[in-house]
Amino acid sequence: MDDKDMGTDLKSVLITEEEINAKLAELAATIDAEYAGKDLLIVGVLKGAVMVMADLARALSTPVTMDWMAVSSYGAGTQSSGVVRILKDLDTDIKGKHVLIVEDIIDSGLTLSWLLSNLGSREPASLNVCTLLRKPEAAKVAIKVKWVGFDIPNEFVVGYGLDYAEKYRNLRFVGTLAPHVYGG
Ligand SMILES: O=P(O)(O)OC[C@H]1O[C@H](OP(=O)(O)OP(=O)(O)O)[C@H](O)[C@@H]1O
Ligand code: HPA
Ligand SMILES: [Mg+2]
Repeated sequence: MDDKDMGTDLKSVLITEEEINAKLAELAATIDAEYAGKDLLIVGVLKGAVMVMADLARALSTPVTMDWMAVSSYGAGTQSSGVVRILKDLDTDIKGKHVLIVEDIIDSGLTLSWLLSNLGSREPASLNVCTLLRKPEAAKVAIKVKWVGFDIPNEFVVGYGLDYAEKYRNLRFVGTLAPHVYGG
């Protein structure tokens, strides 16, 4: 851990900075192959996906354009409310474009399931998903995801964009939170 580990708030490091970087390079290589010769728009889902977007975009050789959506279903808690709100929509029309949604995590799947139907209705040429993390045991809806970095256990994680009550997003690694932090 480093100096941003916030004392005893973290239980353990789940995925190190080195492991994240190696995985993003691997994902970028297959994404490059998939979109060779095509115009690609990557859509980051704020705020959690900022780190993945920044690092994945730089790992890609394919020239991309970038846009952002902000949706929120978690508020300050550790459970998805299931109600997805648009806080910021895309700046661009995606009709006829190749779109790749970039996420930090698929937990219940509710956010992405909603996003896929919302963006899918705008008639993109193609619509795929790349997520750094996925919790298979937490899935409430089945989602087809083309690129997954790591399948992780059903524990609340923070770091590398992921927050608990807006904190810990700037950790360079992904860690699990000590239960005393969220009253567990
Ligand atoms: O699969 P789900 O159960 O829907 O959870 C995944 C979503 O929850 C988190 O976002 P959040 O709503 O906390 O907003 P944030 O990115 O600003 O933290 C995360 O970044 C994903 O977008
Ligand atoms: O495990 C998580 N940590 C942080 N944010 C999240 N949003 C969904 N799942 C998580
Ligand atoms: Mg969050």
